[in-house]
Amino acid sequence: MEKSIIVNNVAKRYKLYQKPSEKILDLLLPKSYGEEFFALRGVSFEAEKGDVIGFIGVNGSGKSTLSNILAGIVPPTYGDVTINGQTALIAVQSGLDNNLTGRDNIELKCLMLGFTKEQIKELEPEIIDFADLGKFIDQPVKSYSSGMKSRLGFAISVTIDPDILVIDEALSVGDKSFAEKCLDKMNEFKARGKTIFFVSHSVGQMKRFCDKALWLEFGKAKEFGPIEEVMPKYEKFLEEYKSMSKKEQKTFRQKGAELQSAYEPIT
Ligand SMILES: Nc1ncnc2c1ncn2[C@@H]1O[C@H](COP(=O)(O)OP(=O)(O)OP(=O)(O)O)[C@@H](O)[C@H]1O
Repeated sequence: MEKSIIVNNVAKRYKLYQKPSEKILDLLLPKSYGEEFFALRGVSFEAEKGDVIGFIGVNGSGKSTLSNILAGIVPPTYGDVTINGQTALIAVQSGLDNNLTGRDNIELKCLMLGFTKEQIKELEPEIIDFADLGKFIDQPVKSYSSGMKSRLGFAISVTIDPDILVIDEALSVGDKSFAEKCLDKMNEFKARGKTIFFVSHSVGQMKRFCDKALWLEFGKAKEFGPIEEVMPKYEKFLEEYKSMSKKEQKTFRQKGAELQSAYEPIT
């Protein structure tokens, strides 16, 4: 099978500062300020062309960090990502320019992706039709609700027809009818053998849509495999986690955070 993405030993380090001035001092005196924190710790997996992979894990486990790395929005600190094809990210914070209108954002995003003015002229009506924002398409994006931003981001990303689609929580902010329209489009992509990465807190959506799952825990890949094997284990964990007392949950999270601070990447 043709590989679509190969993720090899990827780690993402952030620095946590007590006050903004520490960030500047850290630039002048590297390693003196800030606490290291690994949002991803040595993650490796491969996606084949046509795979639909769900990223699962509780809040803060690293799903968005990994989505952003796959979409080329943030670089990994360690490790390599090999991508065969063009990737598009659809996220709630979808990288739209708040000061530009919806229409100008379409043009800007398409230009950044290398489309010519003529190609954009052809794509624009399709994007506007899919986003269905009425006269708001000529209003600045800062006047949009999060659902409207998600509509525009989704419309742009699916219309440019990427090989790899990364969808991070984008369906959670739209209304039900738009989410259905998006799911139809995602199913069409799936039928055409595109590779899709999908982040959602809806276990039902995950089970219906994905073939495989990558379960992240404190930035580490805990399980990767067919959705029907990984999901029952994750649901069992969620049940156990919910039945813990608040104190036990806090201890569990603290242990995870300690592992994320103490991680030593293999270079
Ligand atoms: N720019 C940043 N600076 C510092 N820490 C960050 C940054 N971005 C993310 N993190 C931390 O990295 C960890 C992983 O965050 P991420 O957003 O990837 O998790 P997630 O699994 O997508 O969470 P959620 O389900 O809440 O969306 C979190 O502890 C988060 O606080």
